Amino acid sequence: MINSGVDPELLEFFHQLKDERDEYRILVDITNSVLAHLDREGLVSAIAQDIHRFFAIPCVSIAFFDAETTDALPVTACNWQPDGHHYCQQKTYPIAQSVLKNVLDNGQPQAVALHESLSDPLLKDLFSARMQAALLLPLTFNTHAPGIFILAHTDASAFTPAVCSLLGQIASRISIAVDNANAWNEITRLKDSLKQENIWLNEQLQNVESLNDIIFQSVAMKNLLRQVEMVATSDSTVLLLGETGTGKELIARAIHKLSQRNSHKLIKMNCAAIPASLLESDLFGHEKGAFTGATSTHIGRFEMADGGTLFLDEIGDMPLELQPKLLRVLQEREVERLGGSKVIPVNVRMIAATNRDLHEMVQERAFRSDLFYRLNVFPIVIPPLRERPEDIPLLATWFTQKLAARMNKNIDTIPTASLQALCQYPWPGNVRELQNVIERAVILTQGNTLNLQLNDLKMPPSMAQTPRAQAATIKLPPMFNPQTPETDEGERERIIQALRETNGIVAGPKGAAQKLGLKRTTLLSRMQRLGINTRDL
Ligand SMILES: Nc1ncnc2c1ncn2[C@@H]1O[C@H](COP(=O)(O)OP(=O)(O)OP(=O)(O)O)[C@@H](O)[C@H]1O
Repeated sequence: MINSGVDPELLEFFHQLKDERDEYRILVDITNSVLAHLDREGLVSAIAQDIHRFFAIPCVSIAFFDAETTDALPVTACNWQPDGHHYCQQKTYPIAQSVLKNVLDNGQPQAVALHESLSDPLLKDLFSARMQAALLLPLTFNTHAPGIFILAHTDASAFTPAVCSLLGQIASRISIAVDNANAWNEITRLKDSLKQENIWLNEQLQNVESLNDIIFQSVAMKNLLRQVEMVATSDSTVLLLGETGTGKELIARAIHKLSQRNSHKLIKMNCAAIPASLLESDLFGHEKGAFTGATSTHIGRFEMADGGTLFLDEIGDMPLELQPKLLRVLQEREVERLGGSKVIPVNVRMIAATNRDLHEMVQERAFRSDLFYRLNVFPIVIPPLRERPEDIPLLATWFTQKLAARMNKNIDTIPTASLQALCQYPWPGNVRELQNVIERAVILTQGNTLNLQLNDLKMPPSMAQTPRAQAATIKLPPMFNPQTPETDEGERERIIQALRETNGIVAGPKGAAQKLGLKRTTLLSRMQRLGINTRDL
């Protein structure tokens, strides 16, 4: 008789083999998918997708340990929604007396039945997300614990011994990836703090260079520097007003150097150079996880300037929606980082500067009046160069000597005709433009007489009046005044012309900004305001 039945032992053996093959496949799949991810959110998302696929577990989180871990742990959680999508979020949980601490101390897995009366913040959150059971698995790599793997299910009986055993094996596979993600996070944090340190060092360097470099002989500048000396020793807010390139930043640095805060930092922030979306976190800082991409805590410039001076350049470009927050910090003298709940006291002296007409902006509701009055405690108006032509020969001589020395040239003469031309030119870009013109001349000089190209000093169409005729006003020249369509046109033409001559290059020694005597950021914001783009070239 032929026996048609299969040997039950053999069948059992086949089932066992199949189970082992399936488990092996799960482990290989998960190991492969974690390899590609260094960032925490990407890593948890990849693991959560596999865990959901193989076990239908809807909530997967990892608590990460790193150098910053002291009294709280960042937990990245991915949750599945009934519509089949999943979303990830990061939250920080206190360690003291928590289930996380238990797992950490015991180094053993812990299964928890979730219910309403639990007080642990993490378990409470899982219960609020309708989870019934949680499993916490310690992760270990070499001799340390890079984190805790946390799984939660809506079905209280989901974590069977077989599932727990397989999840345990998965935990040991992902430990190395979690350790790598911690290292990556630390590198990113150090890179950020080095960047901040670099900003400060650069600013200190410029500070040392420029303190004794304020060159003047006009009565207007003498009076102005007397005011600077007087206000420097107080702690009052100073508002520096003047056209672009008149030396507002130079004066801000002098105020800081002459103040009692000079052993602390002067931190500068150009409100026009940073996109509005980044300005808030740059100024006030943010906590880790405050928004997507906030991989580490970021100290804002207010905190960096603590004990010293904060110089807000181009304050007229501060977005309206940020102005109330700035006002609050100036009034309360404390900041709250984005995504943080702690109030941090800051002791900062404020200097703000702008080349825009803040009065007019207040009337047009483009600048808040309460902030304006807060800043306008001690306004200092720096006259444009055309209103103090007696400074021009001295400045020209100073820049010639300085730049010639830097280029290893020996230039000891400036032709009288050149000096006269310099004194007659209206200098819309003020001292910066003069400096650039001299730099070009020094480069072109071969002997010891400055070779100034008088063609460089073309009268801009919007500057057809004599310098003296404009000397009575401290307002921006008409070409920079957005209220005057005719002169806007002049400014537009001049910028387009410069861009054409530089083949559209804005920055650098051959760029249009240098040619026009403007900062790169100032030129870019002017181009934006005047609607200039590559089609116009
Ligand atoms: N009186 C001065 N003596 C020597 N150098 C000066 C003087 N005034 C300005 N400069 C130089 O001119 C350049 C422009 O000055 P600064 O950046 O301070 O102008 P600004 O008014 O802040 O310009 P912006 O409004 O475009 O920010 C700098 O290189 C500065 O060192």
